[in-house]
Amino acid sequence: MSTGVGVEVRVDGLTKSFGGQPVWSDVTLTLPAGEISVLLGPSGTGKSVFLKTLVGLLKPDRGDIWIAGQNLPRLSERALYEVRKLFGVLFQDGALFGSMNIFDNVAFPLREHTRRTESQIRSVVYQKLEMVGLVGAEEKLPGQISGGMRKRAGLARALVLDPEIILFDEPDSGLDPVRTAYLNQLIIDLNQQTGATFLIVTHDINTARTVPDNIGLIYHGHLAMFGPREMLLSSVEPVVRQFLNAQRVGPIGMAEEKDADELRAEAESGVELPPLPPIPHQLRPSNGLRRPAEHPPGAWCRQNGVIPPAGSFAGGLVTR
Ligand SMILES: Nc1ncnc2c1ncn2[C@@H]1O[C@H](COP(=O)(O)OP(=O)(O)OP(=O)(O)O)[C@@H](O)[C@H]1O
Repeated sequence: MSTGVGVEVRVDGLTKSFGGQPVWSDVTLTLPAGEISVLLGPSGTGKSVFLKTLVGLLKPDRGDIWIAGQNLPRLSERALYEVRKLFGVLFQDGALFGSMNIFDNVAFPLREHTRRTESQIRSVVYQKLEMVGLVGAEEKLPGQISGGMRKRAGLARALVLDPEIILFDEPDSGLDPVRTAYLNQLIIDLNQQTGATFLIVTHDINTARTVPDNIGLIYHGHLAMFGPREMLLSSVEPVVRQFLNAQRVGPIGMAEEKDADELRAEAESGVELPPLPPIPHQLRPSNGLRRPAEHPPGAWCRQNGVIPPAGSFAGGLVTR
């Protein structure tokens, strides 16, 4: 098990289009080493495309992705193959092989990419199944377990090569609120145990408010904002405020962004935005200890002279 601090991922001026249609342009952000970042955005804004571009499955039109001193879009196929081993990816549906049992699914990357013996493989697979709470389900086929268990099996497989960076594509899609709460706790615990750098694409506002160290929002083909969780949760920038508080009032419309007339009508109607809700505590590891990359509650606000919304960081520290 790695106890390092993960690696930094520095994205600079990244642009991606399909058939001349830009998905997003000029995305610049840094995923700090060992921290958890969440990427939000309305449907179809290209969050999955961003993950696939990071891991080298899609080539950007331009821009840089610096990881451990290497610029991914400039690498040869062979060098990229090596750098990809730094990544673990949890795809939306777990992407398990339906005809293989859970043990073989989790063992698959070890059999493909390493020369470990079957007994070594067995020990790593059980260690990862233990980490995600799936020991006992190893003989089952993916079709015989619940959606939440399939996600955890996909996560065990993503962990099996001890990645430095873990990408999660909507880990909470299709899960009920209780399963989502368990999965969020698992994500926090795994980040503490592995020290890897995490990027999570999600639509779940509660996850975005309580799990990450940093939040990014893609909107209208651009990265609207990326920064510490407290910066976005205290922001009054209209798109950020609307999205993070799931409101109808603001620049984002039903199908796309509202036009100038709609926004003017909204302003003239005098609709008052509710005050920003309190910033909740970040979820803590279930063992009660700190994560290596954890920031003290309220630190960003204090350092930046920002008064957090009333009632922020109230109550005890949370583990669920
Ligand atoms: N390989 C591809 N070729 C052409 N267009 C693509 C390809 N992959 C994605 N797109 C387009 O890129 C856009 C962004 O898709 P993407 O799935 O990344 O959005 P998303 O933000 O993840 O959406 P959601 O939140 O609904 O999952 C969509 O219009 C999609 O049709």
